[in-house]
Amino acid sequence: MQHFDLLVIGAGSGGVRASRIAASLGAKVAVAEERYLGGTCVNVGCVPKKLFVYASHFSDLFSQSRGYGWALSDPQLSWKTLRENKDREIERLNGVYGRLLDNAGVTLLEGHATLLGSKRVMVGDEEVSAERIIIAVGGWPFVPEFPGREHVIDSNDVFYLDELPEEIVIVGGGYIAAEFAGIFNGLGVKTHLVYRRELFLRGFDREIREFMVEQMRAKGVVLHFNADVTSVSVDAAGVRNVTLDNGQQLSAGQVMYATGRRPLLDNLGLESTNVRLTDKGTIDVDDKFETHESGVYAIGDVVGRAELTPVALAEGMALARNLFGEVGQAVNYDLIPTAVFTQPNIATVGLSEEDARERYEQVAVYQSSFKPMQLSLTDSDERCIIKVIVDVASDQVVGCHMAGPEAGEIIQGLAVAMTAGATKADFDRTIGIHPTLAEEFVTLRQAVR
Ligand SMILES: Cc1cc2nc3c(=O)[nH]c(=O)nc-3n(C[C@H](O)[C@H](O)[C@H](O)COP(=O)(O)OP(=O)(O)OC[C@H]3O[C@@H](n4cnc5c(N)ncnc54)[C@H](O)[C@@H]3O)c2cc1C
Ligand SMILES: NC(=O)c1ccc[n+]([C@@H]2O[C@H](COP(=O)([O-])OP(=O)(O)OC[C@H]3O[C@@H](n4cnc5c(N)ncnc54)[C@H](O)[C@@H]3O)[C@@H](O)[C@H]2O)c1
Repeated sequence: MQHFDLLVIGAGSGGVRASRIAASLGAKVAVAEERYLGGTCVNVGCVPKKLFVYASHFSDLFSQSRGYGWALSDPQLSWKTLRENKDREIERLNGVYGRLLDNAGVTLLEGHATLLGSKRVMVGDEEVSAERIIIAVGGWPFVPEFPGREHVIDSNDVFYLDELPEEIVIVGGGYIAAEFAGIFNGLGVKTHLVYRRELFLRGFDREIREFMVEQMRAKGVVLHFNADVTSVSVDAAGVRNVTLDNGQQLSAGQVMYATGRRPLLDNLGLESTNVRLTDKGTIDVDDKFETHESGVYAIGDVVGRAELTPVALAEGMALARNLFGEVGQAVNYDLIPTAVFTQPNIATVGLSEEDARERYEQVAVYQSSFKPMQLSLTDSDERCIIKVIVDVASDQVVGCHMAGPEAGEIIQGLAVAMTAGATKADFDRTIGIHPTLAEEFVTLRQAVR
């Protein structure tokens, strides 16, 4: 039986990072993977999603280019070309991940891993043992039960559609629903987004969420809030008929559910260990990522502290270093920047205005909304909004929010400043880069409230 210092289950964002770091620190490491190298992010998440976002943005660029003097005759999308090129890029990345593991000296065990106890694991039909085990199995799309559930697709399926539908209904109000509403709309698909509550993107700054309602509606996305699906049926022509609980009927070529993800624990053998789950169904770990079973750890989406690739990477790195290098490594969950790749993009770091008002006695809000310069020669009505939230007592910047072009690229730098403890006075004495949208963050002089 092969024996390892460390066996990692899952070669996704967290698992690959943990195994490479552990191997670089001298450990004998294996990683078990049953599906695809690179996990969700590379195969059915961040990467193909962002490629689709780029593709969908061209429709705006084509129409905006006219104001700058370009004349284009009726650009057409080939979904087949986009899909095939995307597939080829993902295959390339799968190869890159394979080589990264190989070069680091990590043994790849292909197959489904099932724990047989705290130190033994069945991978496919091979039993292996390890001193320590990291569970990095990620999650899987969750679709609630309702009549006609079998007629809908989820975020795994959406990347492999044979054809682009003419009309789509997307259900959910989180990252994936909002991003795919922008993607399909930009690709020319008539797009409906159905969300059960009054306003989507819960957790983000309310003003940014309301701003996005206007922007998405202006781009043609039909938003149905306070509505949920009661049933979906399909007719002989393959058309999905969707009934909403407000009595409305929609019909579309596809219905996509983006109603969250659940930890992927099927046949993982947790019952052979003392690993325990939280109320949310995620694996319960302590601040060193150790489960209730000594020597068995968990990181990434399966722990669910923040379901983002950079968080899984940071957890994998901290854990591997703690186990095989210098102890005392911790992940900073305080200021996790994040972007939603809608059109326009949303990006944020720190507290929303609502949360800041709950936490601090006096809060100052600096903000600006304007038409981005790149749209000035176009007939686009698209605007952007930026917001800086300050704790008045300390002058500390406690939140930066933006919806506008390249928001993620801009907020990343501000996240560094905030992690370093920047005050509003630090923002004010920073020289801008002109003419950019980002410079607005350092030229906001008057608090609006
Ligand atoms: C549509 C979509 C878009 C996203 N976009 C972004 C984004 O833009 N930015 C961002 O930061 N995050 C994004 N995310 C989230 C991001 O993909 C996840 O947070 C990240 O992939 C989590 O990494 P992980 O290592 O925990 O798990 P995963 O990447 O899911 O990896 C888990 C791996 O374990 C394997 N596995 C599972 N069970 C077993 C088993 N028993 N045996 C062997 N192998 C097993 C799986 O096949 C998989 O490869 C997106 C997610 C989705 C679904
Ligand atoms: N840009 C990014 O960084 C990015 C992009 C995509 C996904 N992600 C990560 O992946 C995670 C999963 O994405 P997601 O959009 O599926 O989840 P989410 O948790 O962001 O949103 C789920 C949505 O579904 C709704 N919902 C849940 N159960 C429902 C039900 N039974 N009926 C109707 N609606 C229901 C929720 O109210 C919520 O609006 C995200 O939380 C995020 O951490 C990140």
